[in-house]
Amino acid sequence: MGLSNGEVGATSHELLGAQAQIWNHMFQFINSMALKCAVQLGIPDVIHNHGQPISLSELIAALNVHPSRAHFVSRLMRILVHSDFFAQHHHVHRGCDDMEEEEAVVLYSLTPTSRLLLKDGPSNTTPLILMILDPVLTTPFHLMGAWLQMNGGDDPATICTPFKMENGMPFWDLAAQEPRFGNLFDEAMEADSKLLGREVVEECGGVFEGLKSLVDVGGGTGTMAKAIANAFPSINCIVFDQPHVVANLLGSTHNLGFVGGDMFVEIPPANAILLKWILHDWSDEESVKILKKCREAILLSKNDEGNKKIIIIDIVVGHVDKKEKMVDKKSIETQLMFDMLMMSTVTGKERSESEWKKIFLAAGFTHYNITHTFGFSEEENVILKKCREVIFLSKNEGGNKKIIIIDVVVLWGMLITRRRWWMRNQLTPSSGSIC
Ligand SMILES: C[S@@+](CC[C@H](N)C(=O)[O-])C[C@H]1O[C@@H](n2cnc3c(N)ncnc32)[C@H](O)[C@@H]1O
Ligand SMILES: O=c1cc(-c2ccc(O)cc2)oc2c(O)c(O)ccc12
Repeated sequence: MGLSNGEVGATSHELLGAQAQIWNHMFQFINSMALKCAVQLGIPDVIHNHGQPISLSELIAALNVHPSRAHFVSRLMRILVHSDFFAQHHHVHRGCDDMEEEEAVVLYSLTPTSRLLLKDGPSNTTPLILMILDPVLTTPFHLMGAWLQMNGGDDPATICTPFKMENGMPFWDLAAQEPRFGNLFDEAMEADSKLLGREVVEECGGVFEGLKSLVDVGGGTGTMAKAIANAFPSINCIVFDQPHVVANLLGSTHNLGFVGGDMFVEIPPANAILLKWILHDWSDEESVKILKKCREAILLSKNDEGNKKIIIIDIVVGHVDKKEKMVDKKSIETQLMFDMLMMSTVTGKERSESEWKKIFLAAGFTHYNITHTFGFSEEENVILKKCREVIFLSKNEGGNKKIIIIDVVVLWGMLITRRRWWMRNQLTPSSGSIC
């Protein structure tokens, strides 16, 4: 039906559809906050500890909810069930007496996604949720418009981010100076590394074979390096991070140590450098500087087998699955949200393959190979894992120098439960090279 209000071309059906999209978009933060609330109340743990599907009254009794607010819990649960964080069942309760009325009781249980929110679970992502949804990170997003209209200048040393506008200092300075935020960030990254450490060692273990030494640059409190050191006792692993991050940390095994320093100045020599969630924090110019320091570090190291490489765990934006010839929309959206997070908080960005290639070349490398893993695509509502590898080889150094980029996107739980099936049935590695 045409419109009488002068809008050209849009039917009222289209108009209402457009409005529905706007509503859905503008309310998205409510999904995030409902999730944060569930995590703060510890709802997943309460359901898990109950040992069987839990009724609303049992849930309310177990939560520290004020009795005057108890009736709101079912509304919180309703939206979380809708988002597949919890499953809802109806149990018909029959009294023993035929005369008693039947009563339908709502029961809640965990889903694969909420299993990732269990505090004592092997893959607890709660710290990530609490970090990403902390006001320190969410408030700068309100300044994005004003920030875009400001003169940014040309000097990278004085670069301002919405985060700096709000907090008066860059991200890494606040993490160093404010223990509450610093710990929140470290715990979030530890949670991420706990999950990824196991995955990388199990699924990409070949990458570490033949190495004698590895430095995890910007390795935080060492969770990832610990996983590698435990799985490969013959690799001497060093966690290299800012001095305040590694102060007082001790290696738990003979082959793990901690070194404080600045990756823009000097990186300890090793056969392999690991950069997990590092280069996306920095601009192209800064990333090239870091990669050059990494190159110096691997060139200085000794290894008779010539097995030297740089291993990057980061996002590759817009990966097109060659077999399915499609880009998964939800996956891309997550990558682009990560990119906005980098734009708001630090000087970095998420990069497409061609953007990665550019900085690899600028840093003096000539080959690469990417393994796309931990990404997801939606197919019959099942989240699947994809794998592809890109290795960067530096020909003119003679050795076998590789950069592996592992595409990492969220929804870890689904990936884990489905991974082996996918690996067995679908894995078709492909590689790119730029000699
Ligand atoms: C996003 S976190 C990644 C931590 C870890 N790689 C992980 O994935 O869990 C970035 C890390 O880089 C470290 N970092 C920042 N600037 C640094 C510098 N100039 N030299 C060494 N490390 C630095 C931070 O302290 C932080 O631990
Ligand atoms: O460098 C990062 C990385 C993250 C991050 C990594 C893995 C996840 O599963 C979630 C988040 O988050 C960051 C962040 O929130 C920030 O403000 C700066 C840097 C990073």
